[in-house]
Amino acid sequence: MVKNNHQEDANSLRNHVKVSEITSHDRRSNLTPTKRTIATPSKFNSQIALSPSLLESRIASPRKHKLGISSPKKTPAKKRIAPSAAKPSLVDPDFNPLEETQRILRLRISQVNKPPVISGYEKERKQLYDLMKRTATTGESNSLLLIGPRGCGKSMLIQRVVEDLHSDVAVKENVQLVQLTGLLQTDDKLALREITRQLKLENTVGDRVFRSFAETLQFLIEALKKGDQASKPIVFILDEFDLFAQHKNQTLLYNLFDVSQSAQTPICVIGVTCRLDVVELLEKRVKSRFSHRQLYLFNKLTLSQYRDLCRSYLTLCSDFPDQDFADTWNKNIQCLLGEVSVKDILERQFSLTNDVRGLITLLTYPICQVNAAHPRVTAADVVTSFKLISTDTKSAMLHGVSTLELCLIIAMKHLTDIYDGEPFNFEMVYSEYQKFAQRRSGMQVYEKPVVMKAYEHLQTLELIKSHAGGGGAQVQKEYKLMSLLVHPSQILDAIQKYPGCPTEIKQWASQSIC
Ligand SMILES: Nc1ncnc2c1ncn2[C@@H]1O[C@H](COP(=O)(O)OP(=O)(O)OP(=O)(O)O)[C@@H](O)[C@H]1O
Repeated sequence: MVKNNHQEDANSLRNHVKVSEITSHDRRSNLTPTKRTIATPSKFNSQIALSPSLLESRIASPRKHKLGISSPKKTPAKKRIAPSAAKPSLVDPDFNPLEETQRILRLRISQVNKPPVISGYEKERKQLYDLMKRTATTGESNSLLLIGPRGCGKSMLIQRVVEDLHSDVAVKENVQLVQLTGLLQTDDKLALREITRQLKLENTVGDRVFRSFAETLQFLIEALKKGDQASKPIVFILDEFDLFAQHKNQTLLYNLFDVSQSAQTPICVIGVTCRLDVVELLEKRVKSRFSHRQLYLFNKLTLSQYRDLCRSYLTLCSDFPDQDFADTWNKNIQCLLGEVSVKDILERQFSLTNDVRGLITLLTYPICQVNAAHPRVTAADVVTSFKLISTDTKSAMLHGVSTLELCLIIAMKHLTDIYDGEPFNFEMVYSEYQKFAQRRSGMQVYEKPVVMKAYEHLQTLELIKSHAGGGGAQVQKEYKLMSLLVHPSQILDAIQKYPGCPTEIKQWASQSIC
């Protein structure tokens, strides 16, 4: 929800210059729409009518503008220019395109709900927009649940729709937005305090004492009445909606849905959750007041959409201040995404999960590597990043076990191969280990209790686990059925990297595995 400061500056400036009249509703003083007049461009400079973007670029780089408006103040050396705020011809000499690129890319991966482009969800976006707009413009009360798995883009979609609503001045002026999250507002008292804060009604409430939750909510809503006595619509967005259902008596939900059912105050309640059974969590009286409108989101990204998203995260926009730099950068990114290794990694990451969060995690390392000494993203960065995020913890754990434990793991694998995945017990593993150790004259053969200790350690490391139905506490530990939790490829991988692994063990492992 936090807007980019630069964009905000630019937007407020643009509004300042462009808009000669604005209408506003003063909600608390119950005023009818008023008119205000703001200076037109000609008041800034009578000779030249300035376009907003030109003016913005001047503000961003007052020392270098070419149209002769002098500024008494110097810009700080490190002042950055908002991407959309300047034209290439007016680039500040202090402007460092690489630093700006670094800033833009880092911002993209850190602003979770603001992807450069939204892939899909056009229909859902329109549906949500229409619903909220109807509340804002026609005063229609609504309630809806937005349901989808984690990371499918529910919050992103809501945020984009709210931005769309805010871009419509008539709607923006006419509606109040209240956003709550079940993770923070853990009870109804906290939720009410947050509602009061977001509606900026702390002073109106003052020291008043209310008898019930419903009375407080009604007072808050009444306080938002406009001059013409029509209530100002409120859109409530309840993130992690299922957690609100755990509040005592579900008072908040009951009251919100109750208001949304009554004809007097227009409110729109949107619950966001990843629980499919969320309606079942509602009490009967709450459920009966809910409209049962539900919108389901599923991540249906295809590989090509996934690649396009990756490109959009890495490329610079057409309004980047230094166009030559942006063109070169974008060409490099195009080449990078065409490289076989990068294509392969994107495919592998996609096959693991088509979640956009995974893509952002993959791009974080390469983006953070960009600096003056390393001025572009390389395929090697992407490869390293993939290695870092896909580190196999089980294999990593195998690198730390003792040679005896490694031998036992190989013996277990051998047994699993022989008995076609059937579970094994300690005696079987010990006998397999003994056969191997006795065959190799140079190998030290450990005593049975020592081997047992190593076996138990493997169980503690969760590399093996007792088999379900493999006997209870009455079965002797030597005969307890166990199964192996490591894949053959992980064993092979661990053996390749195991420091100073004896050749005999390597050979034994490859014999039993292949
Ligand atoms: N279709 C999409 N296009 C672009 N970006 C997407 C898309 N879907 C998800 N994302 C990105 O994935 C990330 C996770 O999305 P978001 O936080 O909205 O998920 P969520 O469904 O609200 O998850 P949670 O249930 O955990 O809150 C965000 O960075 C978002 O920008």
